[in-house]
Amino acid sequence: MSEKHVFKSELQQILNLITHSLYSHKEIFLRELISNASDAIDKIRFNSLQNDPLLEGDRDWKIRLVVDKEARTLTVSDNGIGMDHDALVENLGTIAKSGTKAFLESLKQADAAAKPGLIGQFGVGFYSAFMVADKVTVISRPAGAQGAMKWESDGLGEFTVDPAERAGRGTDVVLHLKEEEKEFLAEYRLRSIVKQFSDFIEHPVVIDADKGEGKTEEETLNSRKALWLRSKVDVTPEEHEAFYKQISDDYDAPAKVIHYAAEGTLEFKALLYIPKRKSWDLQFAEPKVGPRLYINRVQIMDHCEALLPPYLRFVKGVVDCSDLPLNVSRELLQHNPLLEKIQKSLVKNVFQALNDLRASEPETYEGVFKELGPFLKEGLARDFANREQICDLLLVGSLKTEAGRTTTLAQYVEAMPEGQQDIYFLTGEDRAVLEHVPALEAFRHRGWDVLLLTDPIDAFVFPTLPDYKGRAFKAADRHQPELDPEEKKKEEEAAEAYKPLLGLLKGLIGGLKDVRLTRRLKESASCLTSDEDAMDPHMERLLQKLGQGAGPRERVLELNPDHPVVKGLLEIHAKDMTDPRIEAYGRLLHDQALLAEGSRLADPTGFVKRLNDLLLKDALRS
Ligand SMILES: Nc1ncnc2c1ncn2[C@@H]1O[C@H](COP(=O)(O)OP(=O)(O)OP(=O)(O)O)[C@@H](O)[C@H]1O
Repeated sequence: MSEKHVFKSELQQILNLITHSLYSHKEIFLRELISNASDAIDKIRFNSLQNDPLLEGDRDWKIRLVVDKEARTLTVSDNGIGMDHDALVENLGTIAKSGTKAFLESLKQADAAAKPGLIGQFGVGFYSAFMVADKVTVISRPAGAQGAMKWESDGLGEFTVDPAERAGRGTDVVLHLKEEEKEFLAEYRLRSIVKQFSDFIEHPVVIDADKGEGKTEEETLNSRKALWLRSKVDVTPEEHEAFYKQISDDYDAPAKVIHYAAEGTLEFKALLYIPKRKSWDLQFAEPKVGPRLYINRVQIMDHCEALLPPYLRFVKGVVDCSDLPLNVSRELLQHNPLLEKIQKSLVKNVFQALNDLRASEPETYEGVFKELGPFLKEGLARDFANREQICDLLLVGSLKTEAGRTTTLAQYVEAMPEGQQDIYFLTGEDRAVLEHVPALEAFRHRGWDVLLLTDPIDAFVFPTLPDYKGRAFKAADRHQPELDPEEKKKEEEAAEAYKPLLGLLKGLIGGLKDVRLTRRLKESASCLTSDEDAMDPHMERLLQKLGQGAGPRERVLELNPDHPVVKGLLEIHAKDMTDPRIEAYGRLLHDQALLAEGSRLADPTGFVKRLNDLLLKDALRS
């Protein structure tokens, strides 16, 4: 009796999506199956580098398409690594790949128009077979084993596993095509799909081609071109696009191609692509970092992490190095000085390519930066040696750019007026709120620009940046522009006059580190600041949201001595130190400052009451 299993629930949902939502591009099932077959061949070839007998003499790598018109089946066969009972059960039924859950969640939340795009991004792999088949049979025999196993399912919820027969190592995926999918039995159709989607697969994809009069002849359908080995000028943009799509599952062309051959002490070929947008695994799954590693055309690893730092995980491609020994172990590859050198070169070239793109196609670059900028910013925190280069690539909004427009740091520094030494920035959730933060008034007044940073990662990264082109980064809400001598004198005089009032307010309001006068305000009466070494208030709010924030921190309330309300308060205090309006107005000034920076009021009811008292007085007066 057959051994019965049920699909894992996430897989059932995926299968449901595949059969009910994926109507377009059904032909990609063949790309997925050929790609799995090719991976299986790479695996056995790699293992055999250290254990040759494993191959039992069969090293004629091949992916074979077999059509049976009468039975209405299409079979994709390989002589790859094969699967035993447990591998079949786990790989094809019980384990959904990492990120599936997160992907399904976001799919639920996406609006209807965005859904097909999202589903399209998700690599459905083996299960795409159920787009065209109402039953799939997999017969597999692992390398080194005698017997084979058969896996079978109609994709509806269950699958069975039974012992079976197979001559030699490898896997046959037999698709029992649906009546309406008969087109996938036609040789011309299979030829064109392989050409379109699997042309660069390294191993031959063969079919017994019909030569007329009942004769057939084995024919290889894919060109197997290794683009990275060819000279740069010989590869057309169309070939790049097709190859990139094949290795990335992206449906769009890449934003930029990086293709070069390093010569000299270290020889390698690199063909890398910068995508236009982030792939689904960057959003939902544990991303696969690093390009493929080949040694003289033999694929060693699908993703070689040692070749690129994690923050450049959006880069796809291939590196082929002839200087590495073929039988190198994966562990050794992790800390290999040769790979470290290659990484340095790749990183340099990625930066160069992004810079070129920024200069030659600014609009494309803006789109790419919107998608991939947060990854690059991670590099600011992790890759100190390349900070300056990463800073060169940043696009940031500022007080002087229109909403939605950006500037580069180089442009910002270039435009700094005389007297401005440092780069000022402010982080927050929303540009519209940031624009009105009172602490910016003095900057506006002087004509100094301030970077307005609204990407969540900005609050973590910018406060840690030391400088760019010798200009220090300073938070605009904690550092004010230097005062000129006249302003300084005025401030000292005012400080003397206001001292008793400020001391009283500190006691009355409570919870404040200090109450001071400020010159950073021009229009507003008050603002809240922190000491220069304190945490960025936006970062603090973010950490509190994540449940990692410390308790509320003591802030400094700053008052503008030129503002009529503050002057009025000084007069009230001079007449009667015990006037209750001192506390009420002081608290209003404090709450105003909180609202202006986008923070929450600790006592909204008290605020409303005090405001209403004022409104009432005004109403009674008129
Ligand atoms: N022809 C095959 N030979 C050996 N193992 C296979 C074969 N086809 C599939 N598998 C195994 O089944 C697993 C699941 O395959 P599936 O196509 O669903 O996902 P994947 O290939 O891992 O991911 P993706 O489709 O995103 O590349 C593979 O990782 C592999 O271990």
